[in-house]
Amino acid sequence: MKFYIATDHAGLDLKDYTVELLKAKGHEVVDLGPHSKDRVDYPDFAVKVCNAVLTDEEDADGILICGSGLGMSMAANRFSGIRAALCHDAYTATMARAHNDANVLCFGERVVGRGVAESIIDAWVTAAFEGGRHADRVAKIEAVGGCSATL
Ligand SMILES: O=C(CO)[C@H](O)[C@H](O)[C@H](O)COP(=O)(O)O
Repeated sequence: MKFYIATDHAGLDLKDYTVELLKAKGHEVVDLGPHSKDRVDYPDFAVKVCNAVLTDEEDADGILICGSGLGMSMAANRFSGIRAALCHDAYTATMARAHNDANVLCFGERVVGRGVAESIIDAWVTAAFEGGRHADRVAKIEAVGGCSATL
């Protein structure tokens, strides 16, 4: 799979770990920063990842990490076409893919450790959207609308 990933200052260590983990598992990763622990605002990095996911001609997913994962998921879900899922464990990651066709994974460095983060990622890449009744529901989410990918 191909992933765009970013964080704020509160998720930098887990972001760097996740980049190496995904590469070791054979995935393509584009790291959109930041690259230091200087304090930054998470919406700026949510925008970078969401724009990249929406404009990539391949089927890329996003990963957004902050302290709790909350701010990143709130910002990302303002985008039409982005379905960002805040996951705390493998079950929520599986359901995000299988039922919600999520395309951006969010988690928090102040919430999950490296082991749980790996189990979340493994569940994410293994699960597949089930379609059917879930596709109808996802279409209703998209019908609500959101901002464009040109911010
Ligand atoms: O958006 C968040 C909380 O909803 C993220 O966890 C941020 O990383 C967090 O708010 C950053 O907090 P800090 O005190 O500026 O480190």
